[in-house]
Amino acid sequence: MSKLVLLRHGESMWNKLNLFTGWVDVPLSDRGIEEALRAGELLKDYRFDVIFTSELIRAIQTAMLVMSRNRSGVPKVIHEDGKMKEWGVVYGEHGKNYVPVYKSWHLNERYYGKLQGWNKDHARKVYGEEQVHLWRRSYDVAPPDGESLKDTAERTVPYFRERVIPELEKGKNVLVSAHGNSLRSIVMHIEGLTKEEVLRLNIPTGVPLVYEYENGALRRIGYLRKNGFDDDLHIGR
Ligand SMILES: O=C(O)[C@@H](CO)OP(=O)(O)O
Repeated sequence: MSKLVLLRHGESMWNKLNLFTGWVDVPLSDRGIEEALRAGELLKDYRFDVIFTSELIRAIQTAMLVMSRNRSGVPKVIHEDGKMKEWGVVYGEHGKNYVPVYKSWHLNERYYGKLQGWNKDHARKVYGEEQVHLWRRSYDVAPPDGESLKDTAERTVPYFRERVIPELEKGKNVLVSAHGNSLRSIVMHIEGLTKEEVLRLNIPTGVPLVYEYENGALRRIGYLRKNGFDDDLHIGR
């Protein structure tokens, strides 16, 4: 049986400022760093064999901070093209003790288009509460020049199926460090959520969501918190 851990990055500097972020590459805030380290503490006895992150620094930082508390091995970013692929190879004994980290834009946050950099309260004043809620949480309403959750799923779900699932099938434990909406699209797929349900799905920052994979199926264990597992997705099913 293998494990899948989905982790939304810790609070970013723009989460803190309440700005639409999307693909803007901002780092973690101090609180975000603490959240990632806390997640690392909770996961310190997990063995991770493979890590997937987006190309955005907040998700990469989160994965690295988790691994700073973990003894699975040294995380090593795998470059899939160019000189780094050729020259970055680990030879000999050390090769046994690394955990490959694959970065891909497929796991990036939903692209927020013209809203990127806007304050969320300001957007509510200009466009109204309801419209902004639809842009943020609905399945198929895209923000101006941005991606709807459906558009996001069109790149996250195939990547999840083609890159993540095969590792679980091989019996490997996998950490996926990504974003609020890119993870919502993946959880929607895993759990078979309806459009109405995904509207109410919010994934908290820095709280590992754990699944077990067996006989081709993923089973939710739940959010891993200090006092144990919380197996509720909190969408009122
Ligand atoms: O700004 C963003 O990119 C996302 C994630 O923080 O925000 P929202 O929760 O509004 O989808």
